Amino acid sequence: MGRYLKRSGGHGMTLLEIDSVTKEFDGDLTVLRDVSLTVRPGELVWLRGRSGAGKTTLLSLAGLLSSPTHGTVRVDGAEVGTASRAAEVRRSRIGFVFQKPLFLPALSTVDNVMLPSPLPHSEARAAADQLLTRFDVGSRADHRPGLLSGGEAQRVALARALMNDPALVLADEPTAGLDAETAALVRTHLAELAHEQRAVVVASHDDGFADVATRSVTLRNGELTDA
Ligand SMILES: Nc1ncnc2c1ncn2[C@@H]1O[C@H](COP(=O)(O)OP(=O)(O)OP(=O)(O)O)[C@@H](O)[C@H]1O
Repeated sequence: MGRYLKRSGGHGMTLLEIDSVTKEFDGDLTVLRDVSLTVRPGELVWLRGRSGAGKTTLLSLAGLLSSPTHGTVRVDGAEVGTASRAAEVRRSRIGFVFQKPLFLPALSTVDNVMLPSPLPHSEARAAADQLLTRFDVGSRADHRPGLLSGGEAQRVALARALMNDPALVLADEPTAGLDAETAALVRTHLAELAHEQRAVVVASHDDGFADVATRSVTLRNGELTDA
């Protein structure tokens, strides 16, 4: 786990800065209205809101997967102007965890985890094995991902999200569909990532995040409010 605990704090630094963002679809559907959110290293922000409130839309803006109609999004202080710069920031600074992790079925589990790494093969393999062990799925490294249970798949997804040692981790419903015990484990793992001075944003209907989040925000009618 060593190298993942060495991240220096950068206290007070803003890792994610969403500033007065509006997101419209098709010119008429306004999903987000003048939304601002600042997340610092060490924070786990729990993003709440009813189905269709715009949580996934906000995460995709934070993850530089889409652009705001108005307003700005900065990750790690970087102004993300061009698509290629966004891709570079996404690859090097952001880890994603989704509700249903997608893996390449023809590759082994560990090869899926290594896929995003720019490291030489042997180093990437060592880092991937270390991460799989950290999340207690080391014994699944050489299995096909199609054979993983839901809880194992989500823990492999956590390993993959950490492969490039991201400063920002974005998770969309990471505990949905998991049994209570596995869901609690995933919440604990996400809290650890914040303790390592990463910035973590989790969109979830899971009230268990009340115990691990450093704060919560709620999307309602396109607007973001505290708690
Ligand atoms: N690409 C798109 N084009 C048009 N409308 C979209 C698009 N993406 C999302 N929407 C709409 O934006 C609204 C917010 O969707 P979003 O998926 O962000 O909600 P959510 O809060 O994540 O919901 P859930 O909790 O059900 O996952 C919905 O009304 C959805 O239909």
